[in-house]
Amino acid sequence: METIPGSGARKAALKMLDAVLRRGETLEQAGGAANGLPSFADRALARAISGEVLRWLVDLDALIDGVTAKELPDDAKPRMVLRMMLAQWLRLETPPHAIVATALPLLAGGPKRLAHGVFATLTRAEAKLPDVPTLPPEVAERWGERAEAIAGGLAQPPSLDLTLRSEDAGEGLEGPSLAPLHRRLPRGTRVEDLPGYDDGAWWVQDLAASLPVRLLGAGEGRKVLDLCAAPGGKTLQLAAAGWNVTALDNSSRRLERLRQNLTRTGLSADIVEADAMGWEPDELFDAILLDAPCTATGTCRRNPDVIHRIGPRQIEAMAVLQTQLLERAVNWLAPGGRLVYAVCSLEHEEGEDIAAKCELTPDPIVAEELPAGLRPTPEGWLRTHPGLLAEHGGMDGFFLARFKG
Ligand SMILES: C[S@@+](CC[C@H](N)C(=O)[O-])C[C@H]1O[C@@H](n2cnc3c(N)ncnc32)[C@H](O)[C@@H]1O
Repeated sequence: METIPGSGARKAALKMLDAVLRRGETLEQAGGAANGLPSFADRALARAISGEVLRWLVDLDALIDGVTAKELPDDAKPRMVLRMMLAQWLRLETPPHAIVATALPLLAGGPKRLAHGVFATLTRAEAKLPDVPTLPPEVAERWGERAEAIAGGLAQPPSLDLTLRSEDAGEGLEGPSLAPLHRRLPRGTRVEDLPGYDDGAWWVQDLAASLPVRLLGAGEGRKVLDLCAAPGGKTLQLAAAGWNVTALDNSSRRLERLRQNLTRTGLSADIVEADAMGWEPDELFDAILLDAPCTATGTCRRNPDVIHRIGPRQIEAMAVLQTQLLERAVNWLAPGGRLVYAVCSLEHEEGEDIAAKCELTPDPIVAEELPAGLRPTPEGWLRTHPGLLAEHGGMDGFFLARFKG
């Protein structure tokens, strides 16, 4: 039985961090540790603590190392508990006495005094975090000249972006619109409380994630293949834009969520559960969206685990899969049709390098098609990242390229 209020959330956060940093699980997978918590508030707290530790890991470690005589091993439990204590104090504004009461029991039978001493030293010294999280050196190197701007966008979890089924569907939603059928609401908004939730008038989708479908235009009843479709944010957009959608994915669990999304919004699509590497269509498509599986490093604001989990091995494996999927998809496009290749990755190996190898004719993206403030690259591609549209709260990282058949 839980004796100290909130200690269940801290236990779950510790398990989640362990799963991400030691076993390489995604934060979403690791979030299962919080599912058993009885209250919404506890589940949200466990996610907030683990998310803030991962977002500020390098800076939290620098604070810890600055006051310990002997460096704690990277995977030592006291280091993990101290990271959590500091994230709660410096990011979640939890009072130090409450942090001590809930964190030290996590070290039962272990070096409680050490953790207490380090935390007390840092609170007495009024330790601070920098304005912007420091990226691990290998990640900063990979992201090159964009790294500083991306880190700036990473400092806060993102706002809540909604895509509307139609402009009328936005009635009662207070927030700026950065593109047609888009609303931006403050971070932490509970979607269940918003008007239109029960009628499926909108769905949650980052502004950047809504761009691939915008580049295919109005469907007017034509046939589109949404290859790699689940859980279906882009399927919904395509159906709402008048496309006759075939939504294919190889994950039955994710397709179940796609089905639920269609039911909630009253939109429709033909669902195909198949491996795109073996499947063949009966006829060609007027448009194809390949929203390929990727390392998802572009979602680092909401999934800061990617900063620590993803490296050259995962990037290379994804690039092989993406190349194979695109090589198949190009055969299924009708003459004169359009294909959009998209990944929510910040890595050029998964974006620019794949587009450069595609055998189809490029169909360059032009600035007029994009939300104000975004520009295509000289090649006619679009590269977004969390440092863009910073004055409006940023956006996820995506790479988009369009081709014609
Ligand atoms: C980036 S996610 C798609 C997100 C989706 N388009 C959306 O907007 O909600 C990539 C998807 O590719 C699927 N996938 C991965 N490999 C696949 C394959 N060989 N055949 C079909 N689907 C695959 C995964 O199950 C995953 O749902």
